[in-house]
Amino acid sequence: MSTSKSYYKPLNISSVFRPGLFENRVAIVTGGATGIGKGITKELLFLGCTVVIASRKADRLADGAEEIRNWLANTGQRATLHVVQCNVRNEDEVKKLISTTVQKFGKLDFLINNGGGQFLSPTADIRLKGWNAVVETNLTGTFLLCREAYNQWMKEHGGTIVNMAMDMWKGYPYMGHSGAARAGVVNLTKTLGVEWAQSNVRVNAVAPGSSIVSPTAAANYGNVSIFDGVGENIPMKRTGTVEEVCSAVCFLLSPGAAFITGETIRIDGGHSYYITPNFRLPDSKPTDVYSWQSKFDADAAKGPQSKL
Ligand SMILES: CCC/C=C/C(=O)SCCNC(=O)CCNC(=O)[C@H](O)C(C)(C)COP(=O)([O-])OP(=O)([O-])OC[C@H]1O[C@@H](n2cnc3c(N)ncnc32)[C@H](O)[C@@H]1OP(=O)([O-])[O-]
Ligand SMILES: NC(=O)C1=CN([C@@H]2O[C@H](COP(=O)(O)OP(=O)(O)OC[C@H]3O[C@@H](n4cnc5c(N)ncnc54)[C@H](OP(=O)(O)O)[C@@H]3O)[C@@H](O)[C@H]2O)C=CC1
Repeated sequence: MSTSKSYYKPLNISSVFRPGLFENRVAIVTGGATGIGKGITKELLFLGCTVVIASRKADRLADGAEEIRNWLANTGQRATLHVVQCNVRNEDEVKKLISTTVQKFGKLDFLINNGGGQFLSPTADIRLKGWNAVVETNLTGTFLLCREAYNQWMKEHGGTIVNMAMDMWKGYPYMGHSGAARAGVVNLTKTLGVEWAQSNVRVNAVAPGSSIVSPTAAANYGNVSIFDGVGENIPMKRTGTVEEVCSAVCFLLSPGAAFITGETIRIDGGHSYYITPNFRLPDSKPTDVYSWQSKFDADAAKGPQSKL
């Protein structure tokens, strides 16, 4: 990995972490071809990491990989991106994802269980098949990947895992299946953090609010205006950016988080701690935004729109 001046070229990414931080590291990012996962993949590559992205749909993976490789070439960085098709609900495919990665790259340092999702529905209307699909994707898939990463590599060599939760702290109306599954992920994260500490494996999670402006997330709900007005009820008076999730993930993967395990970081502008209407905050301006397209300035705060 180069440590040349290329790091300092003007880019559409400007990680707050030091160049080369993840050189000689190998990561798996599930759902790494779209939305938040694509952002995490880009930041890891930018910091020198070898990244394997994995999800179900070959065309999505191919499109995402092409975009990421073109972007990487333009940055002047050299890092390796590899693609593996894998449904995290399929035990055999998960086993193969881990074994392929270890065989090809000789190790596995980081696992980011980002892939997941759900559909909107009143809980009373969810069919068992739909309930199982969502729980298997978000909770069982996370369990399978953690278990295989641990048993096939991390138990003997150490490693770091970051799981994906969501803003389900007060329940999750219309996403009851996913809320329950992510609450399970938070609990599993605590358990594994304790059980695997002896192997030098740290397990943490991030919990983005329902406010991270990801184009694919909006498209999934068939409504690009799904994020409209969301910022009004958030103490920081704005939605969040994909980059604000990526940097939390990179921190948890970094040596700076060496004494943190079993933890879930909320990335929600204080939303999950805000109880309305008992006490309503006075109107205020949006807070400063962190994104790769704009610096920390007031203009950016008016409309964070991730292009990731
Ligand atoms: C908004 C801000 C917050 C954002 C948060 C995010 O997470 S953003 C990230 C957002 N990104 C994502 O969410 C992406 C990932 N999400 C997905 O791929 C799907 O939502 C999945 C998790 C259900 C997996 O799907 P799959 O490929 O295994 O499944 P399948 O299609 O074969 O369905 C299986 C069963 O589920 C049921 N069912 C499914 N859809 C609906 C519905 N609309 N309505 C009702 N029910 C529905 C149905 O029972 C169906 O079987 P049936 O009865 O028809 O025979
Ligand atoms: N955006 C937001 O506001 C929030 C998002 N989240 C969570 O963050 C994560 C990323 O979301 P976001 O980037 O916004 O949305 P996306 O829809 O872009 O991301 C979902 C990703 O997960 C992959 N995926 C879904 N199911 C599976 C599966 N069974 N096996 C492997 N991969 C799978 C998809 O790829 P493919 O279709 O190819 O399988 C896709 O790349 C998700 O877990 C999401 O639920 C949590 C809170 C808020």
